[in-house]
Amino acid sequence: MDDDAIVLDNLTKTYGRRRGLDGLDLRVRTGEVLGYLGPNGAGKSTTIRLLLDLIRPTTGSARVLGVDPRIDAVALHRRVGYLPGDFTVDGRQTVRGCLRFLAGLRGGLPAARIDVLAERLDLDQSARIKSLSKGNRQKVGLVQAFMHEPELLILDEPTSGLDPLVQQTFLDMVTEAANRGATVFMSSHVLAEVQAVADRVAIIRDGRLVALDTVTALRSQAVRTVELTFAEPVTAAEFATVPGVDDLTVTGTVLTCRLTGAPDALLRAATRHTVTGLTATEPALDDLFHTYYAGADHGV
Ligand SMILES: Nc1ncnc2c1ncn2[C@@H]1O[C@H](COP(=O)(O)OP(=O)(O)OP(=O)(O)O)[C@@H](O)[C@H]1O
Repeated sequence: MDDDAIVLDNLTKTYGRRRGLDGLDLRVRTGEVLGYLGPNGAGKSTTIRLLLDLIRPTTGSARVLGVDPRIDAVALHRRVGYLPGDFTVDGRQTVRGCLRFLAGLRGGLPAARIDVLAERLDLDQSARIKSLSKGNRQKVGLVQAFMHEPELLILDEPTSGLDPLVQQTFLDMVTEAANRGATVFMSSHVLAEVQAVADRVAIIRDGRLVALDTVTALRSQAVRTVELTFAEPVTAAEFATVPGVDDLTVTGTVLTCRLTGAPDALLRAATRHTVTGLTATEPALDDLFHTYYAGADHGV
C-alpha cells in the first residue's frame, strides 16, 4: 500500500487537446531506484511535475511519500530532492551563494555537506552561475537535489550535459542515496545511462506505460542473432514456425535467424539434428528499446 514511495493511479494530464499522460498506473517501491525512460514527448516531465504538484492532473491521482501532493506540496518538497529538466537559477549569484540560499529555504543544513558534494563533482563554488557551462550548471542542480539527503530524489534527465567521469560520480551518488534508504526516480531517454543503477526500468510512450521490469528481465526479451551449424543440411520449413524466430535463412548446413526471447524452443527444434556449431550475439537492448519506442505495445 503506502509502503510504496510513489503510487500513481490512472494519472491523466491533457494540455488542451494534447495528451501529456494517459491513465498511468505505476508504483515505485520505497528504497528502489527506478529508471523512467521514454522518447522525447513521452510524458516523463509531465509525470514528474505532477508528482511535485507543479501541475495538476486532469483525472487520476498521485501519492508521494504517503501524501497527496495537492494537499501539502510545501511539506512534501522538504522531503524531496528535485532536479528539474530545465534547472535555472539567478545567474548573478555565485554557486556558493546560490546553494546556501537554497539550503536556507529547506531549513538550513551543514555547509560541509554542500562542500563535499561540490568537491566530488569538481564544481567551483566561487564561480558566478551565469559564467558556468551547461554541464557545470547541471552540477549545481545535482548538489541542490542531494544536499539535504532527502527521502526521495526526483531527477529529470540528470545526466544531461555531464561528461562520462562526472556521470559516474553521479551514479555513485545515486547508489549511496539508495544504500541509505532513499528512493530514486530518474528519467532519461537513454537506457545506458540508468541501467547500472536502476533496480527496475519503466518505459513510457505516448503517455502510457509500455514496460516495467528489471533490466535483466527486459534483456531476456531482447533480440539476438543466432547461427546454428548442423552435420547435415536442414530445411528452413522445419524452423519457420518456431516461436521467437524470424528473418530465417538456411544455406546448406548453416541456419541464421533473429531470435526474440528465450532460446529454448529453437534449441529443441535444432537438436532433432546433430548440431556442430552455435553462435548467438548478446541481446541488443537498444533494439529492444527501439521496439518499445517505435510502437510495439507489450502491455504490463
Ligand atoms: N505546457 C504544455 N503545453 C502543451 N503541451 C505540453 C505541455 N507540456 C508538455 N506538453 C506535451 O505533452 C507531451 C508530453 O511532454 P513531456 O514534456 O512530459 O515529455 P517528456 O517525456 O518529458 O519529453 P522530453 O524528453 O522531450 O522532455 C508532449 O506531447 C508535449 O508536447
